[in-house]
Amino acid sequence: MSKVAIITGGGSGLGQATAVRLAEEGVNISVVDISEEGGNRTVDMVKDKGADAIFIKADVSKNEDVKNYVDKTVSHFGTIDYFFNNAGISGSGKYFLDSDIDEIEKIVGINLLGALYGVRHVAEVMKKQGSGAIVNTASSAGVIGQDSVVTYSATKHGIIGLTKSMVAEYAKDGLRVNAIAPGPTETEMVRNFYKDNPEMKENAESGIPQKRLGTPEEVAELVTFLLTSKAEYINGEVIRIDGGFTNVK
Ligand SMILES: NC(=O)C1=CN([C@@H]2O[C@H](COP(=O)(O)OP(=O)(O)OC[C@H]3O[C@@H](n4cnc5c(N)ncnc54)[C@H](O)[C@@H]3O)[C@@H](O)[C@H]2O)C=CC1
Ligand SMILES: CC(=O)C(C)=O
Repeated sequence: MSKVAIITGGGSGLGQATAVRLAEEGVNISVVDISEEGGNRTVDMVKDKGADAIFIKADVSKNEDVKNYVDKTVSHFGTIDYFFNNAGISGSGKYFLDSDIDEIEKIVGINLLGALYGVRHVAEVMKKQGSGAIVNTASSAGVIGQDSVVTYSATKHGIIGLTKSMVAEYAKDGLRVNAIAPGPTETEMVRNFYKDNPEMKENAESGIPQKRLGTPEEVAELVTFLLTSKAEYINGEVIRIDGGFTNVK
């Protein structure tokens, strides 16, 4: 029987590339995104690979939207085997003392509360099933401190706490929960961020030992490995995928 995955932020970047990669493995996908255009595009890409997909519109910072995407996935596909808990935003790149409270609340609401709500509802289904794998998207900014992204970095450090502590509570129930920590990767989010902060692009590229940004396809390969049974004994890990960036900081 085909496996079923929920992917948040599935309409673009890392989420979209992972949807396509999982579809190549025959996995059916609930594509969750706030953007209908992006989400529907991903559904078409998954179907082109021969797997089934539905789009569910949601703002992950709203608990009722999160509960809805979980309920709709279960009623449509019957199960949730994999969860790529990935939707997120970067913020403006301002220094912390120049950030306004609305921006702080927005980043925390989407990146951290959205991820917590997702795990809260998905893990309930997985615990009842006695199995399930979750990958949470952290960031290199979740394992080291970086200027211009203080709130973002705080949310990504929080994602790592969520990951490890879920394992402490639910590994015995058949759940695996891991996190990825990508460095700067070629997606819309990063293109927009560097357009507004061009000096940060040069700093990032020169600071990466491999001297290039990552690609969404490289990240999708890692997520696919972590979600599937090939990674059966990997639990509570934070896997960095950053061209060596955080190893030489
Ligand atoms: N691109 C990069 O360099 C890195 C990205 N990340 C993380 O990867 C994740 C995915 O980012 P990318 O693919 O790069 O960005 P992206 O901007 O290409 O994709 C993010 C997707 O999330 C959706 N989204 C935004 N707010 C949402 C909300 N409230 N509810 C539902 N969906 C929402 C967007 O519509 C978009 O489709 C984020 O959590 C980001 O923080 C982590 C490290 C590096
Ligand atoms: C956007 C982001 O997380 C990085 C590491 O650039």
